[in-house]
Amino acid sequence: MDVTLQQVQRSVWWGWGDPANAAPLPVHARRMLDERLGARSSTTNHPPVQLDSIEVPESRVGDRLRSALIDAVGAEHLLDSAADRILRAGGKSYPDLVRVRTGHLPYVPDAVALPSTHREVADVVAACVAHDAAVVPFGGGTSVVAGLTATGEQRAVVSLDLRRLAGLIRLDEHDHTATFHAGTMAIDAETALRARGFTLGHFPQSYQQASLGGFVATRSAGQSSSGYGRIDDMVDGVRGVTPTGEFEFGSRSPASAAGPRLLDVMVGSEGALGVLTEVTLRVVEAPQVTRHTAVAFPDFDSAATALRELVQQLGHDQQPDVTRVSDAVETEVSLGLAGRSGKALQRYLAVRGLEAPCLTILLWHDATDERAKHRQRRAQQILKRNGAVTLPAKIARGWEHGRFSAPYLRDELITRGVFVETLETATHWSNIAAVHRRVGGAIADALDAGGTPGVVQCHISHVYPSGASLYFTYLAAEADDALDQWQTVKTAASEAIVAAGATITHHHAVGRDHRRYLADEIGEIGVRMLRALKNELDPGDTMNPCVLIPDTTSQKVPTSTGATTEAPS
Ligand SMILES: Cc1cc2nc3c(=O)[nH]c(=O)nc-3n(C[C@H](O)[C@H](O)[C@H](O)COP(=O)(O)OP(=O)(O)OC[C@H]3O[C@@H](n4cnc5c(N)ncnc54)[C@H](O)[C@@H]3O)c2cc1C
Repeated sequence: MDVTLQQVQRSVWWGWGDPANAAPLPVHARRMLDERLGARSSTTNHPPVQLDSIEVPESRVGDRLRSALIDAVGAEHLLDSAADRILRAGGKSYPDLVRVRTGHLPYVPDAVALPSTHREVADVVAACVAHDAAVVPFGGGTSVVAGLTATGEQRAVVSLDLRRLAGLIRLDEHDHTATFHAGTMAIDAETALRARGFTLGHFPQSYQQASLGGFVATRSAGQSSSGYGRIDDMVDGVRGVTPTGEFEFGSRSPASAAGPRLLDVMVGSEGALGVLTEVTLRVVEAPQVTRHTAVAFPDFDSAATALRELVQQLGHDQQPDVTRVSDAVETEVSLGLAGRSGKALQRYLAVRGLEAPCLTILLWHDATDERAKHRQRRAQQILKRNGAVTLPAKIARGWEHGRFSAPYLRDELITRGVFVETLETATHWSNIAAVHRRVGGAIADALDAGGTPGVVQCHISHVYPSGASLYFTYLAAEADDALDQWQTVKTAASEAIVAAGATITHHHAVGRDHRRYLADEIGEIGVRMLRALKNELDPGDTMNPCVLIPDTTSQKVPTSTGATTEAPS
């Protein structure tokens, strides 16, 4: 079964998707974690608390706001039960999950509005402006940067859940564009497109739970970004609502010189400037075949060189559509988790002289097998030149089949008392090795200093002619104060990213967690430009008030843990 078309129910309140889909962690994997982390994953058990035991504050929605919201969406689509509010109290980052699983929620929205049309969205926003409430747009709810929390707000906060604003509006098979309501879940969009022979080609790991509006609002990047581009490359137009007016940008022509591209202002705006209600995306004909390559490189540097040469020498239409290189630690952990077959592979690679191999997965999608094979052969020369050892293609097929299952594993690890988190950045090729070393080192040092030495692994999965992203995953035994442990490591890693001259986020967005580092990246004038946009479009600070834009008034920025820290001036 093609996993990109496999329907999955919306996430359980304490974790990911449908827990029935989770495969239990094998005993050998638990043993490995205990040995490597000093965790006690076989005995420690941290199940989520009971949903009805979580206390939520009384809703601050007053009678007048309530009646205006009911006018906007209808009484049956205005929810305020504790369960409905808890479900929208955050995204799916590690701290979000720790908080909800322990029942300690510093933020829950006061009500949930479920509009089904552009007009209803406009009416909800207008009601919140009129009655001084904040609005947090909620797509799939998979944010990992605290993009869905409005901690510290003194006003009522309305979660604007866009799940009813869903569906394909039109597919233009001639122009290869598709317009969707922004709340459409990615998997539903892909299913509708495939039925007509098209694909979006956008498959982030969160694909089974995320929405198209969320992708555009956060500038996401999918696993096939090498071939299809990131969501920014796919957006052709957006329609939406701000507190001071409605907008429609793009869609008129494939390109334009009519001033700055205002469409881009809304792409990555994270709900802080307005709500996207429709998105028009470029689509392509769905591929008929996929060819798979798995190789191992002797070290991360040769793997990175090979990727650079693939993208620079083969060009956009010839390079692989999926490109993924694990560093030596990630490879070792993956092979360890695979059990006997992983060990056998390790032995084989050692015989071939690869003591610390870097596993690499490449996928080619194409209209015919002949074309895909031709591209694959051209790449082989570059891979070989950089010392790649060819592995069975079934390893790449296995990765493809399990590509959306890691979030289930995360849930199980958390239940077993393991601290597991990811973060990402990007930089130019000339800086890749240094950022890999410095950021990985900062994470490892912070874990060591906290008395919970861990495993820090990394992969490259998005490549460009001038550079690539680096995606770190780290695991350790959970400390007594899990949120403090998370914050310490996150701060160390973020500071290392800034010091190394890389971007604070390649695809997870700014949210709350990264906004105090944004000024380092865009400068004081960049912050002023963002704030001017905010003041113009949302003078009452109604829209998602705690994300994206550094708080220049107080210099205090709350973080994911709910703590308040000094922002850089
Ligand atoms: C396990 C896991 C794996 C992930 N893998 C990837 C990955 O591979 N690549 C990647 O790029 N990201 C990844 N993410 C991050 C996340 O899935 C993306 O940021 C995604 O784009 C969010 O989409 P969503 O619909 O869930 O948005 P939400 O989480 O609901 O919202 C995200 C932000 O966008 C705003 N927003 C949502 N919809 C709208 C709208 N219609 N109008 C205005 N603002 C809106 C929200 O207010 C919020 O600020 C991952 C997350 C998890 C938990």
